[in-house]
Amino acid sequence: ADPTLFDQLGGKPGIVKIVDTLLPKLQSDPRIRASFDGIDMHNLSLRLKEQICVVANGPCTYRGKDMKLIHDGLHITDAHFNALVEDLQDAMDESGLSPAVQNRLLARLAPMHRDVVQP
Ligand code: HEM
Repeated sequence: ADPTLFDQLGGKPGIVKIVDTLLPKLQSDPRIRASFDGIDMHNLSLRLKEQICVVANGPCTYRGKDMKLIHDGLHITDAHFNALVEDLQDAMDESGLSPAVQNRLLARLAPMHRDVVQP
């Protein structure tokens, strides 16, 4: 059998847990928390869950805005991007996901770097 990444992440409940663990980390991480001041975190939570589900080939639809447009003007640097990835790894560790599964998700998010970190 060849499990989809969606299954390996634990399906929708697994993705919900990852994102619910991640968002408080982003809001308390001194490297990036300022970016999330005044942001609608409930919306961000829903959109991030949809997006991770979609990139993991799960049965979801992303209903958020275009990634380039939403991150435009936020002045996100490589250091910010890497901080978010570290927080995501910590969240996935707390869900007990293996490094192989974690890397599979990170590899699918990596191409978004060009839309998030803009010149
Ligand atoms: C692979 C990395 C990332 C992914 C997959 C991602 C994904 C998303 C998604 C799905 C949204 C919601 C779009 C919507 O509301 O329609 C969003 C919004 C946002 N992201 Fe990211 N993001 C990433 C990296 C970052 C980084 C590194 C930062 C800053 C440190 C950041 C800051 C924000 C902020 C502040 C918003 C809210 C913007 C607003 O509501 O006006 N993101 N992101």
